[in-house]
Amino acid sequence: TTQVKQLSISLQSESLGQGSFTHIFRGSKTDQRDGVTHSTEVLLKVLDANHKNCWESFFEAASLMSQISHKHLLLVYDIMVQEFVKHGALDLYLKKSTSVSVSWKLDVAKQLACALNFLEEKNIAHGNICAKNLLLAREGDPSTDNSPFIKLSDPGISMALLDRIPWVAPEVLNTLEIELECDKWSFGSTLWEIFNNGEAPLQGLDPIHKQQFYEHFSNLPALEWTELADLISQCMQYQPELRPSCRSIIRQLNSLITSDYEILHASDTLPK
Ligand SMILES: N#Cc1ccc(Nc2nc(N)cc(-n3cnc(CCO)c3)n2)cc1
Repeated sequence: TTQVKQLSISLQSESLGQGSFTHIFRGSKTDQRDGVTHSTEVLLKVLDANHKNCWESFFEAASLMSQISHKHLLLVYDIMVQEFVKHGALDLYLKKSTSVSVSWKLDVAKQLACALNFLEEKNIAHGNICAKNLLLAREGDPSTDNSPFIKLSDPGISMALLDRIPWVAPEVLNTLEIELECDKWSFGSTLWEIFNNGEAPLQGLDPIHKQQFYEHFSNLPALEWTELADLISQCMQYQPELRPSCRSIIRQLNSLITSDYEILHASDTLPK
């Protein structure tokens, strides 16, 4: 599990540095290492909102300085600051939660499909779709019919490819290229996770057996709900071009939501 460490940033904004396009904040980085707390004074440079166009040179400067080290060269930390999402990663949330409804899971699946549809329209492949990278901003409350709200996290530094079986699409092991269709495969794998309460697919297999899973064109164990199992197997087809478009995925999810509604409320709709 990802231990969320404390990093305090105090907001003493100085004036804009002379000629630079950043806001300067003073902060301290606290690290717990073997029980000892280390605190380091840090300075945060935040790119000014009106100068987003200079972000390349902003990152270039930072990355250049972080690649080399010398006693007379300033130490620059590799850090990514992102919005803190209230309920954390979805896989852990599902493992901890006992009563998550089917409609809750379908709602989350549809939100992920919408995010993928947006990326597809921008021709951007994410490359690391999995429940661990879905962050839960709002839990949703069944009693007040309040729905959950998820945010797809950054692709992050990808783990070794074999460890990402079965989320990483099979063709990626050969091409090492991430295409749009790869995200469809990963979507299928993530759907499987969501409807198996956060249990990682093939979790017991070692990397060799995971590789054989692809070599034998194997499929994940089918879920009881046939229509949902069909959608997962459509997404997890070994031929990338046969995987459904995001629009088709959303359409199929909508009909699952409707059918789920009918099943759930069948008693209400029986003829009196
Ligand atoms: N207990 C607890 C708790 C933990 C974390 C958060 N919030 C949050 N916000 C983010 N922006 C990213 C993440 N995050 C979590 N795991 C990863 C690595 C896998 O992606 C990223 N967590 C909220 C509650």
